Amino acid sequence: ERCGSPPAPRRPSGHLAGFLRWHALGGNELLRKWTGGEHHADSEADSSPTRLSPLGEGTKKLPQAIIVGVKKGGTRALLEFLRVHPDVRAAGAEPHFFDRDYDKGLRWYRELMPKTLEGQITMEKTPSYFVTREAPARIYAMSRDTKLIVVLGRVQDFLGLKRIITDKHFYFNQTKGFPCLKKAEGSSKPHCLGKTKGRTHPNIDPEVVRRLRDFYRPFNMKFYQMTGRVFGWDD
Ligand SMILES: Nc1ncnc2c1ncn2[C@@H]1O[C@H](COP(=O)(O)OS(=O)(=O)O)[C@@H](OP(=O)(O)O)[C@H]1O
Repeated sequence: ERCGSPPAPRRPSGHLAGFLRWHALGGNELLRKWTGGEHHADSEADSSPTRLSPLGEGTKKLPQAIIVGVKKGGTRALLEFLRVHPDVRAAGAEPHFFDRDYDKGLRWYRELMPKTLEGQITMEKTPSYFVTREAPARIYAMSRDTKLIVVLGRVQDFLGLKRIITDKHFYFNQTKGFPCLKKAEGSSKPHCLGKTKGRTHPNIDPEVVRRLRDFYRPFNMKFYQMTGRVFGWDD
């Protein structure tokens, strides 16, 4: 959770949420690159309590959409900001089902989900799924319709949600150095992500930055080709 790998050059401003629909057993090259990886202890839960539907009504369902990565890509920010939407309900902590606790079974996994009413989307985020070789096939075995999200661009359309969450929901918090919510879900108070998010970073030797950019350039180019979009990560 805390040590995303490998280190990638950072974008200077806040990450926007985005998506890719991954066909778990299809030919998607990214999926084939998922490598093995163990993961322990999700300690983000303090900043993201599990929230229930109003009056605790509804039923627990397996997620229809999962944020699978990437680590340190702003996955927590995406989930916290997305759950402001009345049609989105999300597990608070990272379930780590498809990488760590798969043996516990789908019933166990479903219990971790919040209750939802008809029409609401159940979501979770566990970015280590992206680096877990078995995760794509396991998710596919649960449901071939699960939407898989990687933080990149816009996400509300992908999930079939009305575009309700806009910049009006946010303010820029100078101390934090990031956008924060004016009101968290089910609360009237402003909400920034916890201390483990938006940390200050050391200055990196320009030579190291250059080498990292050189290393990632061919992968970025391939990715731009795949998605038909230029993300400008090479500047
Ligand atoms: N609005 C907002 N507030 C706080 N932090 C934000 C925000 N948007 C993006 N980020 C960036 O998210 C980085 C953490 O990403 P993840 O949540 O995916 O991390 S993790 O892999 O689950 O540990 C985190 O990285 P660090 O700065 O290294 O902590 C932030 O740069």
